[in-house]
Amino acid sequence: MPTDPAVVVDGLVMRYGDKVAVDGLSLGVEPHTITAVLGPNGAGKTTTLETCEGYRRPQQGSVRVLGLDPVRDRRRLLPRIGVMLQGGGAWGGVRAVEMLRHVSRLHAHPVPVELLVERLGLADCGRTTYRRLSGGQQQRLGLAMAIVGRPELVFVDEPTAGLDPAVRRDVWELLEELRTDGVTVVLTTHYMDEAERLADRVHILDKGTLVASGSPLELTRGGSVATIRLVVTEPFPPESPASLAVTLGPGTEVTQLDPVSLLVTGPADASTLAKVSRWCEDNRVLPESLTLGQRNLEDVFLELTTSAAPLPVHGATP
Ligand SMILES: Nc1ncnc2c1ncn2[C@@H]1O[C@H](COP(=O)(O)OP(=O)(O)OP(=O)(O)O)[C@@H](O)[C@H]1O
Repeated sequence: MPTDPAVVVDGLVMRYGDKVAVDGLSLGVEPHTITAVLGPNGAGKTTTLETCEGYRRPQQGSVRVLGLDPVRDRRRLLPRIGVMLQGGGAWGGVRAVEMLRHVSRLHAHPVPVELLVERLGLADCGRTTYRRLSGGQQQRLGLAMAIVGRPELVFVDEPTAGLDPAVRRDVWELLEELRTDGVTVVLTTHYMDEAERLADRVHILDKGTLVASGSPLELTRGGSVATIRLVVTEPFPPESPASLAVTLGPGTEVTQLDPVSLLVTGPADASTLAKVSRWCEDNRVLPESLTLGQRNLEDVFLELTTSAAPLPVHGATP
């Protein structure tokens, strides 16, 4: 039997003055999954999440969360969702564990505070006031506050920003456990490895619109697309992608990922590798690395979005 989506965003438009932050966005989130909302800075991720959380009213279009209107049905929705805001959401002068205890008392069946403190490595800083916690500790406390009430759905905005690699992995495991327990997780992240590892489904936003949706495997075509990645020491001249594409001939596509990186998709074999190397020599370009690999989520993201305008530039041959 088909289940109702946990979140439905339909034709959402959000503006700040003249600035259109979300531009007719429609997307869905399946229950009991981890969904990652990706996009470059300013793509509209936080605005969309804040609208789903009921902090902003849709200016056009609609949003439903667990079948409810996040603004009109706020009282019914709040006990069922958890929210981890970018930038904490705790009072500066309150001690970490006190803050968590306070939030836990707002819920009928909270997770024991000691368990979360232990699990998120907050024991050492439990008596420290929020404003004196390190950025990583504030992040972890924010996550603890979001999940202490055993929500059905949790929104987490950049949950591992600024965390060290070991704590990042702990947070990943925790989010995976939440999914195993049937919780729906919606997260934003700038880390493509995080999305690739955690997400069942990825929505990529750019300039307030949806540019791609799918599982990481679907978006990368199962890693079956061979690539050659050329990284150079000095930024490429603007004509480089087109020039390299002409050199490589039909069947290859050249995409500029950032000022010093080009991605070649197509037949990634010894002959193509030799041609790329010769092109570098002919164009007096010094490679820092030239590697064969598979197209990953970061490649797809950089191809589809405009984070470092005017990139990406495509130089495709017919
Ligand atoms: N309170 C605000 N007032 C005016 N403009 C805003 C406000 N909040 C966001 N914006 C603008 O709206 C656009 C979308 O911002 P938003 O924070 O939703 O993007 P984002 O994808 O979450 O970005 P980031 O990855 O940097 O957090 C940006 O251009 C931003 O400058």
